[in-house]
Amino acid sequence: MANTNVVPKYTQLFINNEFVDAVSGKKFPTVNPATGKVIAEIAEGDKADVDLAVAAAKKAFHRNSEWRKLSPTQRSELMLKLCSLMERDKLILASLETQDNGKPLSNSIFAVAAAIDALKYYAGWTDKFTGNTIPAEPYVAQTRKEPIGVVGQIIPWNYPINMLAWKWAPALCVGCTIVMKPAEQTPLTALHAAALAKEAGFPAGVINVITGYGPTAGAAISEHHDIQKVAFTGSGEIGRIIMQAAAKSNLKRVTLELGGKSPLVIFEDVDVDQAVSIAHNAVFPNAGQTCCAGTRTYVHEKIYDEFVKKSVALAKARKLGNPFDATVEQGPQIDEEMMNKVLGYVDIGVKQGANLACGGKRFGNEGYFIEPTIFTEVTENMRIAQEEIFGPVMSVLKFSSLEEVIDRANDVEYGLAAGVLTNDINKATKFANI
Ligand SMILES: NC(=O)C1=CN([C@@H]2O[C@H](COP(=O)(O)OP(=O)(O)OC[C@H]3O[C@@H](n4cnc5c(N)ncnc54)[C@H](OP(=O)(O)O)[C@@H]3O)[C@@H](O)[C@H]2O)C=CC1
Ligand SMILES: CCCCCC/C=C/C(=O)O
Repeated sequence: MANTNVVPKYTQLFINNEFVDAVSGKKFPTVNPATGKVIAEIAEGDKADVDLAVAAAKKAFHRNSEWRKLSPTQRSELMLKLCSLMERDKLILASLETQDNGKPLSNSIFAVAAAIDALKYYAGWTDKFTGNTIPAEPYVAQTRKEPIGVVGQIIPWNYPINMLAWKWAPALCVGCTIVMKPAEQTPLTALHAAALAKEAGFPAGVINVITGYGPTAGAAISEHHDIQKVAFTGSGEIGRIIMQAAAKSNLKRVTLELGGKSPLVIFEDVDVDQAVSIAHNAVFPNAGQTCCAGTRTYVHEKIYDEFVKKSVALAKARKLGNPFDATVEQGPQIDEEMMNKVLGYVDIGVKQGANLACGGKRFGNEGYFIEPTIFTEVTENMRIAQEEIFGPVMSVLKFSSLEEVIDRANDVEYGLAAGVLTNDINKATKFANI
């Protein structure tokens, strides 16, 4: 079992394979959301540090650099070596993740394993990128895929080590170099992973990690003229800012993975107990802080009452508390601000006429926990049915026909994910295709 008291070894910026203080000398606290206590003081990078990191990453990408001269197989070997070191340190990484993010330790152990799997997957792709030969008579045209250069990566706090792996792995696979900014709330696993990358043998400058705040360090990345691409996961609001910054600077490429308000539609032919369990697990894991959570639970009128009764019982039985306790299923929200934002949505739901079937309150008085919450009698005109709450809140809506629920499920600004539960393959296919 992981040592619950792992003390973070790395708290500085990681630039050019060295841990260094921020140019400004500033630091910021990273807080354990289960206790509200400071875990460590972390270097607060800003534009000056991003400039240094980008210069290192640019140098590492130079055509004559050690990194560029590696064959695809050698890049793969480095990635696999990093995987072995993450495997060696998996309990350290998991402990740091749980301290920083608050998710139960078993979830963090699973998350580290999933991050390693993602890196391994991309390690297998390094030598499989081919171009095309295009008949363009009397000529023959050829395309060739090349690494784009220095990539900026800005990630959120909900799955820190996974977000890191999902962004590092494809970039390293094709031979790019990286300047990453982790979320201010969860810098610890990124810094530990950076140390492992150095130990694995990645050349200096290939991976750089700038801890700090979005409007300073994050903005410096998205505005930078020597960054060729920025990959971002987080809110739609910041996604828009990043796209604008990319357009105003050097028209760098942008990929955005943003929020959601995903429907889970449950038809009357299902096993209700199974549906209750699936719907519960579509919302409550990670304290509801998942972009693709199925938070709009559409239930057919014939099973609605039974579904609600059983869902409320399951939600009430969910165990909250110290995420290092192996019996705990749900940790805290990421910080006080998010806790208050979620509680604010509970108030809005009540004021707009939804029925608060269970939960809705802060749990305990230490840390930032919220009771698993279920609203019933929800309708699409309510804000809790339209806006991403990012907390342990399920909204249950009643429906009576396939045609009706397709329109209602699509009646939202977001379009990230959707789920359907039925034993009728025709219904499932029709729903999925529209
Ligand atoms: N799709 C997803 O997986 C996620 C969605 N969200 C949604 O976003 C909401 C708010 O969460 P929040 O943490 O504030 O998410 P943000 O979108 O603000 O943060 C995500 C990342 O972007 C950085 N950032 C913030 N401002 C800028 C900027 N101006 N330029 C560049 N980077 C910036 C953040 O830095 P910093 O750490 O300093 O804030 C963080 O690293 C949540 O309630 C949820 O609805 C949140 C997290 C993940
Ligand atoms: C440990 C793997 C968890 C996968 C969760 C996917 C969610 C992504 C997101 O919220 O952006």
